[in-house]
Amino acid sequence: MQLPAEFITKYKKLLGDEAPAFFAAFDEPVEKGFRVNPLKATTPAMTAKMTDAVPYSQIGYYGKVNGNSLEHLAGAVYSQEPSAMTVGEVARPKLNERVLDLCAAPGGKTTHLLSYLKQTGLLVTNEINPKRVTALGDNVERYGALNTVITNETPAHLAKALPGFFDRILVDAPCSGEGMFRKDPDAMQYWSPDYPAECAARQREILTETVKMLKPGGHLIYSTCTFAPEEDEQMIAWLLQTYPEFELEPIAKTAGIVDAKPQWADGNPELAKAARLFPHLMRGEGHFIAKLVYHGTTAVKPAKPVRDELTPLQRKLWAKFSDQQHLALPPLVLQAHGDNLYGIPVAMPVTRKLKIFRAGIQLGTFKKNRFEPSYALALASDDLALPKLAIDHDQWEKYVHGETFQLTQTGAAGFTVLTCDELPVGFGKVVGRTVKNFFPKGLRFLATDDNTVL
Ligand SMILES: C[S@@+](CC[C@H](N)C(=O)[O-])C[C@H]1O[C@@H](n2cnc3c(N)ncnc32)[C@H](O)[C@@H]1O
Repeated sequence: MQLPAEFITKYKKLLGDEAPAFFAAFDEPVEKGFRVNPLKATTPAMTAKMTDAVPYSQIGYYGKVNGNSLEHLAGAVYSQEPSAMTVGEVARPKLNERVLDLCAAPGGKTTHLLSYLKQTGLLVTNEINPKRVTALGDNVERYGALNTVITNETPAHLAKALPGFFDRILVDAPCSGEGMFRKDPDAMQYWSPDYPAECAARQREILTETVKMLKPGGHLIYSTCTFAPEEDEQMIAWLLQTYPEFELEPIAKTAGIVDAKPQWADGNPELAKAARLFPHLMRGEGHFIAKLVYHGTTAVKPAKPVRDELTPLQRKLWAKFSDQQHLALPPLVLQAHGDNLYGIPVAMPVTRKLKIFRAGIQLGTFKKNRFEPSYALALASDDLALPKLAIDHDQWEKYVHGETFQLTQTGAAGFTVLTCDELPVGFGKVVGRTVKNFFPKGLRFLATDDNTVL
């Protein structure tokens, strides 16, 4: 691979004897990986692929998965470059925490956090770019999250609305992306010797707002996919100098993950607690990760909780549907936005000032005199008591193509979650022996045995 000349000069100087191995790694094949979602069933096809475990992740494997497969569409697997998996492992939230993923699209780290929050607490997942937030929404939906709010905000607006609110904040910062060069050589065209410093200026702005949102005792996890010291060690050195209330926590170093390099910043030996992932030392593309605890003491007045907002008719239609389906959801605040019913995590405070992309799980839509459940509710139904009907792979292929299909005998009438290999795949409506199709029109595709192999 033809790396930029100034890039070569810079890393020869920084890495010394190690530089040739570092440069040689750019000509090696890209490492692919995937995570399994422990909140979903494991299909036989997944088991067959889960042979080469990523040593520092409890749920990560080397290998490639297909975006058209049942497992991917049902949120049972997520394709992720192996070094990026360290971030979710280091950030690993505790149950019931309030977590913010500030730079979140397309959702690699968000889905990782969801696997560990296990539907408890609150995840606010934010993407500033309106074009990228849709992909984040799709991935959160596939993961069946009941505890997530998706925002499309600037860090400054979020900090104004939610000061001192979060137990844990992940800043997976926009960066110069040097760790992406091997996977995506086009990324090199944005690179110039000044680019890391430009990115660092933006990262300092993002971190300045982030600090305002942390609870005393809260954790900040900062990561990049670049090797540039300006955005890595020097960013954490700046943070520690500017906010002495932060303390670095050590990150376990296994499988070729190494200490960050204090000498690439201000020499503060504490910086070695952060981690570097280099492609010549481990099986991955490259990353930098730091974990810090915040000893600030700013007291923040509790935010106002959100309240149910339903008309009497909407309340009646929802109650009728829930009764018919014997549906017992975890506590959610119910609000109708237009005809759509949302279940908002109870820990989310009033958010009128924020640009919300999705206020919580979209539970369904009020039609004239009835309630129609959503695709998102089906995908969140793994542990919910809802009528379910197992279908086989041939029927699933018909389903994702938008076709109705026939049962061999009459099924229980009404809405039912269709499952394939124990994974919920969407709603169907059983009428006699026919299953009417409620797979979202925008997601339909021509599935074959070949193009859906995991
Ligand atoms: C490294 S990517 C995030 C990848 C994501 N965490 C994942 O694992 O899939 C960084 C993101 O930060 C967003 N971003 C760019 N400028 C930003 C800013 N000023 N504040 C917050 N986010 C920003 C980008 O749009 C991009 O989606």
